[in-house]
Amino acid sequence: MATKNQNLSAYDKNTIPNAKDLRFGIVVSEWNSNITNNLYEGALTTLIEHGALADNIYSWHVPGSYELIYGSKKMQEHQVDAVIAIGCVIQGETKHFDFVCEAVANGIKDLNVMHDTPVIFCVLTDNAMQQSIDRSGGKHGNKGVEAAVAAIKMAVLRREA
Ligand SMILES: Nc1c(NC[C@H](O)[C@H](O)[C@H](O)CO)[nH]c(=O)[nH]c1=O
Ligand SMILES: CC(=O)[C@@H](O)COP(=O)(O)O
Repeated sequence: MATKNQNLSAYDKNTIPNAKDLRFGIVVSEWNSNITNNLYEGALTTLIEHGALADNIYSWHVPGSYELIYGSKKMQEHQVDAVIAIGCVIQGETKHFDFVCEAVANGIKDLNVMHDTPVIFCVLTDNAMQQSIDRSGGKHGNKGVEAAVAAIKMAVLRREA
């Protein structure tokens, strides 16, 4: 089901484990910061809503989505239970969009494979700014909320697996 037909912020709050004992890292791209700041606020608010302590949430900023790979790798070294990588890549005039999106998706996938700390892919890859607005607190919800829920679930799975 495409995002167009669902809300990224809609979930059953009663199904989410308490996050009070969990530590999270959030790495945020500065490109399209009007969007990534909203994604970050959505993720941060959701983690705290489900019991995470502010002192247990570590946030870093990186220049662009491509740097989310390195930033997330370094965050994995900081004894966190899950990392959320936040970015917004928007199609420009050239093929650079394709290369950045593929590199970031594959790089974060590789981090999940090579290391034992889950990295959540909270990177919008949109055709235009309006699509990003719609998915960062607009009509389709906030992907940062979705990412925080995934981070809590994966952190718990990591501890229990
Ligand atoms: N065009 C976008 C970029 N481009 C920058 C790259 O992510 C990277 O920082 C640069 O190539 C230097 O390594 N980044 C985004 O996050 N969003 C874009 O739309
Ligand atoms: C994803 C990008 O790097 C892109 O927004 C840059 O724009 P352009 O392709 O016009 O250089």
